[in-house]
Amino acid sequence: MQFYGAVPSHDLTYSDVFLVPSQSGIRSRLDVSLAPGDGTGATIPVVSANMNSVTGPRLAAALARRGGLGVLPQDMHLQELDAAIRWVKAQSTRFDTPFVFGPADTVALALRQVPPVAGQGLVINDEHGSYLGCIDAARLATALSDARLGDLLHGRLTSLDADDIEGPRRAFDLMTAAELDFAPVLHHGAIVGTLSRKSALRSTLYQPALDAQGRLSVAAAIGINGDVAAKARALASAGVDVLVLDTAHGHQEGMLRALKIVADLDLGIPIVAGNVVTADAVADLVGAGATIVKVGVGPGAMCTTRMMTAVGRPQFSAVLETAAAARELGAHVWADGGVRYPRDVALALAAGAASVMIGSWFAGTIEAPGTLATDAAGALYKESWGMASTKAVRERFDRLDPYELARKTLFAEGISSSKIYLDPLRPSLEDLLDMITSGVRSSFTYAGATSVAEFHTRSLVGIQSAAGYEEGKALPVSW
Ligand SMILES: NC(=O)C1=CN([C@@H]2O[C@H](COP(=O)(O)OP(=O)(O)OC[C@H]3O[C@@H](n4cnc5c(N)ncnc54)[C@H](OP(=O)(O)O)[C@@H]3O)[C@@H](O)[C@H]2O)C=CC1
Ligand SMILES: Nc1nc2c(ncn2[C@@H]2O[C@H](COP(=O)(O)O)[C@@H](O)[C@H]2O)c(=O)[nH]1
Ligand SMILES: [K+]
Repeated sequence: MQFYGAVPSHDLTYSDVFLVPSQSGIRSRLDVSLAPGDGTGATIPVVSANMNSVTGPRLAAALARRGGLGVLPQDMHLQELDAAIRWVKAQSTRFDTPFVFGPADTVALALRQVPPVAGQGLVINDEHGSYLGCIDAARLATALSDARLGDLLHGRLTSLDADDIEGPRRAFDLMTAAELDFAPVLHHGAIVGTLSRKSALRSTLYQPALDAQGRLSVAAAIGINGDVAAKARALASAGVDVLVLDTAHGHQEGMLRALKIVADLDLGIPIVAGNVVTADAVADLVGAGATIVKVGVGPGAMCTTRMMTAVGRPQFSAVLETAAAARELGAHVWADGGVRYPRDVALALAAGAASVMIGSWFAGTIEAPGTLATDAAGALYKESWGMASTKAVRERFDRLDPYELARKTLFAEGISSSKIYLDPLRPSLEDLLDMITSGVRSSFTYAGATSVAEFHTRSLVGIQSAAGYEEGKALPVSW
């Protein structure tokens, strides 16, 4: 990456900078590879944050199916993590994971999971797990909230037979011919997944992130305290593909100790450690065994660290410096936090990140762990909170005695409650991935780059005023 004009003497964040187009020989945005090349097997440079409100098994599976990587949070109990990893591994790599309900469940219950939008639907199984039928989610909009789902099953929705679908293009064509937005996929009468026309289309554009056995990939985080070796071994035996060691201040001896212990286990999987913002920290973490360094102190949407402590660093400069240091050492950087638009992902990659970690933005999606709520104006949202918030600290340390717990909660560095609204046009994670990857593919072609590595070297970055940033926004209402 090069600066367009003078190299700045102060630190910058994403809004401070822009990408300058340069001469390009690339004929199509589809001629671009977004694979991060960081040893994780991901095919798009998107990682979901290890936050309780962001990454659960469903979001991790949906993200891996499109080539990204979900990081399950360290606050899940080990048994729960084990079950979540195995669940992700059991999901289809070709078809969407169904939302399954029983015939006695009500419409109100279903609407807490699935909004009444095109392309979504419910699978109804009996108490033995046998398939009874399917309901297009749009149907929920006009049904009474106390109606039983079983009573909405008359007139079975057309299903697809897995044997008839030799490829995603075929699935798309079959659904278009049958005028279906959503369909269950059956194999010998058993449900193996669902498809929307959009998801069939996506399968022609994305490549899933897979492990050596062809199953969806998934990452998990652990903290730096307790028996880190036992936790790391347990996650590896459950099949985790990437291990993340995560603490607020990643450049501390406790982290280096924990990292060495995990690296010495030789688990044969990439080890990510963070969070840090300097080249010195990268050298120490890579020296202790990290192959990927997680970068970002204070940019997160739920994060109050900068206001509480003044500590952190504007994220674009933090990524630029640490990615250069990591590259020298044969390691990689994930840019973690502060991403609100596809442009931020493009800028993090331009600064040298292999992948970009997104939290709060993904908390407002159908696949995120929380239940859907509706505000007074009828807009759908999910709750989110910081992992260092009073709420998270209370839940994390719920087994401590009240005195110790009270001491811990004094040091909160995150907000405990926020509403993250679902984008009515993009309510699912996959809709956001479409938006991010199409934006970033286009960024690559403006820079004349066909790969993440080429984008690192070819990007030309300018510095803009607040007015320059404002000018870039669209104007939905006249001025
Ligand atoms: N990226 C960011 O800007 C930040 C992210 N977070 C996220 O919040 C979550 C919780 O993090 P964390 O607070 O580390 O988890 P914990 O509360 O589990 O703390 C882990 C350990 O680190 C110690 N610790 C915490 N902060 C510091 C510090 N500034 N200097 C030295 N030691 C420290 C704690 O000790 P003690 O409590 O006794 O001090 C504890 O022993 C993580 O997911 C983390 O990534 C949190 C803050 C900033
Ligand atoms: N200082 C804090 N940082 C937090 C907290 N919870 C999460 N995080 C960090 O934010 C990113 C995600 O950023 P986002 O802008 O995409 O939401 C996450 O990966 C953590 O590094 C917190 O309570 N305090
Ligand atoms: K912040």
